[in-house]
Amino acid sequence: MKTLRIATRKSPLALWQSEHVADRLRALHQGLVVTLVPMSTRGDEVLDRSLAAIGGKGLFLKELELAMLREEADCAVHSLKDVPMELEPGFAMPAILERADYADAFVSNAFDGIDALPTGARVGTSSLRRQAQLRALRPDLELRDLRGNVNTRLGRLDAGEYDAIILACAGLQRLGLDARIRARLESPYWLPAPAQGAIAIECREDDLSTRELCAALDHAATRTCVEAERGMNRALHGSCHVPVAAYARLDGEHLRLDGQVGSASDGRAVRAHGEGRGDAPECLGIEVAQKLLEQGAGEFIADSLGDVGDQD
Ligand SMILES: NCc1[nH]cc(CCC(=O)O)c1CC(=O)O
Repeated sequence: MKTLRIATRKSPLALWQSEHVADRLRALHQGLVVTLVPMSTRGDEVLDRSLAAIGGKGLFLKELELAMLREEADCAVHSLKDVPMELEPGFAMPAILERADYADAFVSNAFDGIDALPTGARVGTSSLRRQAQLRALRPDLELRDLRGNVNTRLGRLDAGEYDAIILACAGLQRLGLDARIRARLESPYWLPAPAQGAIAIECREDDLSTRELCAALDHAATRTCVEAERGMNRALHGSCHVPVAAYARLDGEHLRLDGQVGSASDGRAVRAHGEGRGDAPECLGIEVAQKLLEQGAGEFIADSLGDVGDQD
């Protein structure tokens, strides 16, 4: 009997996502045996130093990719927003699943939203994108670092270290924690990370049978949108990670992309959008990146770490 082994990180969210993909593959392919291969990655283990210091976003993927190269696993499941803009050579992404809730969540035990926070309130997030947007909206807030998986972060909020924290709605919903969402931070008020809410499957490029099994889960409209968002991000800064937010939606043939780059330190930000047909999403991403650069986005782009501070 054919078996498919999914390499996965061990955080509750990563395991949920991998189980979800496993269930969908079993339902699609009668008789296919799907197993999980849980692994620890360097990105999970090193919580005391900045991720920039130990090598960046790819750290969450590297061990999983090595397991695929050693043929101990056939594929890996990722939150696409945590996948570097350029895949490692020799790997492919046969499926991007239909996007769940794209929005960020405002989470607090005392306040209903960003506007309701008192002057100087302490807000926890290590994501430069979230920090930049908070600074732009509320320069008075005290932004504090907050890393760890979703449950760790909620625990620190409940312990009183913060007045509010920002998380992804999709992660909370997948873990059955929807009730913690006090407000959805939606476009155009607030923009998500490129590809937020989308799950991707990665496998070896030459493994045609795995590619074919997984391709059945690909969602074309989601792929179009995230290609525009990731195309914009790639055109802005290549491989480093910066306070970049992007959100695309496809309405029939019509694709619209909104992008923002900001400064986490002083709250300045530039914003642009573009519209086109859905058949060249990456070109639209490049066009919006160009507009952002014309407005001075380059100034905010340094070798920093985007959403990876809020890893899960
Ligand atoms: N950066 C960590 C991360 N990667 C993906 C999600 C949520 C799920 C998703 O975006 O699909 C999260 C948690 C968060 O940002 O709160």
